[in-house]
Amino acid sequence: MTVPLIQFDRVFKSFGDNAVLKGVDLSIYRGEVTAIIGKSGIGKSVLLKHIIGLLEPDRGQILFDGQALKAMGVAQRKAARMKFSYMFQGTALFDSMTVYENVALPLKEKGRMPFHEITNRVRDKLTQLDLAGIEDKYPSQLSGGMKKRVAMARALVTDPEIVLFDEPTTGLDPVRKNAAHAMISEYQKAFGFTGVMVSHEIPDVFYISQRIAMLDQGRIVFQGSPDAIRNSTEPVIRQFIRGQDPETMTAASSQH
Ligand SMILES: Nc1ncnc2c1ncn2[C@@H]1O[C@H](COP(=O)(O)OP(=O)(O)OP(=O)(O)O)[C@@H](O)[C@H]1O
Repeated sequence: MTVPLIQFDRVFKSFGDNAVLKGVDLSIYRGEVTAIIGKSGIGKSVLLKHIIGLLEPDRGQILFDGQALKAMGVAQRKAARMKFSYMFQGTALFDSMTVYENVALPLKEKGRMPFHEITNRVRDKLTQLDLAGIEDKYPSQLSGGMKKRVAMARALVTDPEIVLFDEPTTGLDPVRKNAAHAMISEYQKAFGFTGVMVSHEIPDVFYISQRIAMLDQGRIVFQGSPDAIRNSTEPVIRQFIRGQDPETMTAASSQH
């Protein structure tokens, strides 16, 4: 059986008396895009932050390639983290840096890349994201949607193995939202990266994900393919993805 690249093994996390994760079991496989869906405030960002170690579980563990993150030595953890890139809510661009400098930063941090290659890579990413010509602007001069796309360019500029996206398309207009989804999809085909994406874009996200995981009441209540979730008969899932009241649906179907 394939070992998941990232695995949550009965993970619990509370903040004071707010129990957010209550035994999360989740498997994320190499080369797939996994979409994490669920109601607002249910704990999707909290789950994502556990993957990169911004939060630690109270109980349970997270395995990376079959090995517990907390059992790894400092160097091994660092090597594992080097494979990650992430794009979180609130784009976290550096206001004192230009767009070019923001996007180039991860390449400079990696070290030993010739100047002209950095320039080419940054230009390529900005062009792909419809941002050519704004290299010298500062984040404060950009619209919210533009900032989001700059953040995406920065997350992808190193061609990372694993990318975590927290609502990458929220606030984008429909055309740019589709473009951002298409780009994630094209990247996956080109580089086979592993993506974990928190998203409210249902059903759009089903078209670019191989696996969907739904978080509800502190647990993963569904994990499987987009087709499987579309065909699920579980009322809580149907209600969420179709926005329909299961009682109304049952009443309607019994009339036929
Ligand atoms: N660092 C923290 N300290 C205290 N509480 C926190 C912290 N981070 C998250 N929470 C709480 O955890 C819960 C889940 O928050 P989270 O941001 O993960 O939800 P979400 O599902 O991503 O929501 P949304 O879809 O609206 O972005 C909320 O009640 C939030 O207040």
